[in-house]
Amino acid sequence: MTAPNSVAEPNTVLVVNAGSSSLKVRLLAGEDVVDSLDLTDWSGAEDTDGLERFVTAQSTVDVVGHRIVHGGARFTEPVVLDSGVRDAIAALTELAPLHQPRGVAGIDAVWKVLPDTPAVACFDTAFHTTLPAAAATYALPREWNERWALRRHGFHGLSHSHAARRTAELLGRPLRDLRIVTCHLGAGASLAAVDGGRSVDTTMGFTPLAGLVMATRSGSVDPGLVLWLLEHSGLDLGALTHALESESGLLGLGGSADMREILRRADTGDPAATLAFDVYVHRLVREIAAMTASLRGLDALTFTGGVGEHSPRVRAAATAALAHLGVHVDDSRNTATSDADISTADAEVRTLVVTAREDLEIARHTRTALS
Ligand SMILES: Nc1ncnc2c1ncn2[C@@H]1O[C@H](COP(=O)(O)OP(=O)(O)O)[C@@H](O)[C@H]1O
Ligand SMILES: CC(=O)OP(=O)(O)O
Ligand SMILES: [Mg+2]
Repeated sequence: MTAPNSVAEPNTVLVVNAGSSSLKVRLLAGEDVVDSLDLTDWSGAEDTDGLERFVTAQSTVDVVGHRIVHGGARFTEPVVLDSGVRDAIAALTELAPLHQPRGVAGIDAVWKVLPDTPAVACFDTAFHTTLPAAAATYALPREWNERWALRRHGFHGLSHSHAARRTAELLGRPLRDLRIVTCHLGAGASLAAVDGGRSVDTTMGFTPLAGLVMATRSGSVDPGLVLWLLEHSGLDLGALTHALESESGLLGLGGSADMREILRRADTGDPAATLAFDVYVHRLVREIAAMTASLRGLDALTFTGGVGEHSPRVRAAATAALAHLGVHVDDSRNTATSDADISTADAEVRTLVVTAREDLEIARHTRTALS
């Protein structure tokens, strides 16, 4: 694996987005999706036949763009892949155990089929390198922060940055004038406070385990609770990690990782599912308000990701609790499932739905990195 020279006007981009619960592959010609592959419950390296077949079937791939969740302290912008970069990405596995191995599996599988096609890694963390020190710094011993490069990295940056740009387009206002809270609610979930196009705060941290309640992740818990469990629960580090990453969140509280199933069960009066929904929304509301504090105000609130795009009930429940900030959603507009302004006509703060298009963001960065 060696880094290639630049490619003249790379038009056809193969985008590989390996998330914690899914694999989304898009072949883009310009901004048009000409072919796609979606796998839910994709397990990564043991399961690359489908991806390899899809890539083999494409007659034209000029360049490849991969979503990589963790860039660590080293990768703060898109980087052309070679074997050294690939290994450095793999070395960050401990910091994102649900994601990093899948990202590397995607790189390896595509490289096997297209060994001579240039590829670029685009990082979820890159968008958040603009966090001010006050937002990025943990109140830990200073020497630790320095020695281990501990800081809040934040994730879902490719989605937050697309959602913010698209919000400005839909509102017909310059991005530089807007304070936007973008809510990426998928299997993983995070918020970003985007001020004039720059991320100034976010709910995830050193790892994608922090912040909101997620499909299977706990989100933030008291660090003292984790220490207490380590001492008293009888669980070893591996078991505790697995519980917090894969057995908590909506699944742990309500018995399903899928918000649709949580809502179905809640509607039949299932108290566990009802509590799971209530905790999810409580944390979402609280963190949206926290992001508006970091922005010193709010112009637009944007929902994206599987839950954000497709659950009017989550949006209605969250926004109903934010009326004091000027957020007001129109019930009939709230049925939207793709790019739309769903606010009431006179709402001070605009509320929007934006389809998550990490693929467009990755394609843009990939073309730029290679031209
Ligand atoms: N109609 C819907 N109502 C509520 N949740 C939905 C709906 N459709 C999809 N979802 C949720 O979206 C989640 C997947 O989001 P998505 O952003 O596609 O995932 P990923 O994080 O893997 O990219 C699933 O957990 C599912 O519960
Ligand atoms: C960073 C992260 O949580 O990603 P996903 O939502 O794809 O799991
Ligand atoms: Mg996702």
